[in-house]
Amino acid sequence: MAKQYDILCRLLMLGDSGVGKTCMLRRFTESEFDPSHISTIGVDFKMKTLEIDGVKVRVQIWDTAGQERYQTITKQYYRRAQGIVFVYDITSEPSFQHIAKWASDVDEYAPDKVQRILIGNKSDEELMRQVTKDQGNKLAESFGMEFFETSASTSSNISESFTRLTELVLQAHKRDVDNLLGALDDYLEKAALEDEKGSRYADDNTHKACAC
Ligand SMILES: Nc1nc2c(ncn2[C@@H]2O[C@H](COP(=O)(O)OP(=O)(O)OP(=O)(O)O)[C@@H](O)[C@H]2O)c(=O)[nH]1
Repeated sequence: MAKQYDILCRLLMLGDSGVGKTCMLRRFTESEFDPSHISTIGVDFKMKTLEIDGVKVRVQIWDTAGQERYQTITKQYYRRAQGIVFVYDITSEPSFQHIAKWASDVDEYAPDKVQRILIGNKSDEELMRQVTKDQGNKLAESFGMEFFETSASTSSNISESFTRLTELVLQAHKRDVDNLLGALDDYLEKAALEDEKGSRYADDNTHKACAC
């Protein structure tokens, strides 16, 4: 049977309420954009399979509620994340200012190896822009993160940013990935040999049956 995927990768989306986390996720996994804002309650997740350097990666993306009242619940998910997407809205200066708070929470609760990227969403709303691209770049640089401006509405940079974060996670866990793939290859090779042996045995039996 063909392998469905080789590796599971867990990403988490953080940022203020209304910055567009759910819309970005729907755009990435379902190629859809719904302009209504229904606040996420607690957490939700969606999956998508990517192929990176010949490795099939099942990406599980957790979408968290930006509202303050859900923070106790959402923080419980930080520990299991391998990659974090920090999102602000380029038309909202406060959402940009709050990234420092989200980042310090991650430092406190997430594993050391966690990979992070910064995203300024709603890049289609140029006339409403409050945060310049340069400000975004500088903030990302100060945290040692890569930076993207995206639009869930037009789909600009959505796939690129999620794929890049997945690549960073794979690079950070390269040794584990190689070990896992090695073990998987050994297993598949062994299974193929067993199959071959089995069919030879069946052939032998067939011949015997014919000879009688
Ligand atoms: N113009 C524009 N609007 C967007 C974009 N992404 C999201 N929106 C709008 O922003 C609003 C909030 O989007 P959501 O995805 O629900 O925001 P969220 O960050 O998930 O919010 P919480 O679940 O409350 O944390 C919705 O009305 C969307 O239509 C975008 O790229 N461009």
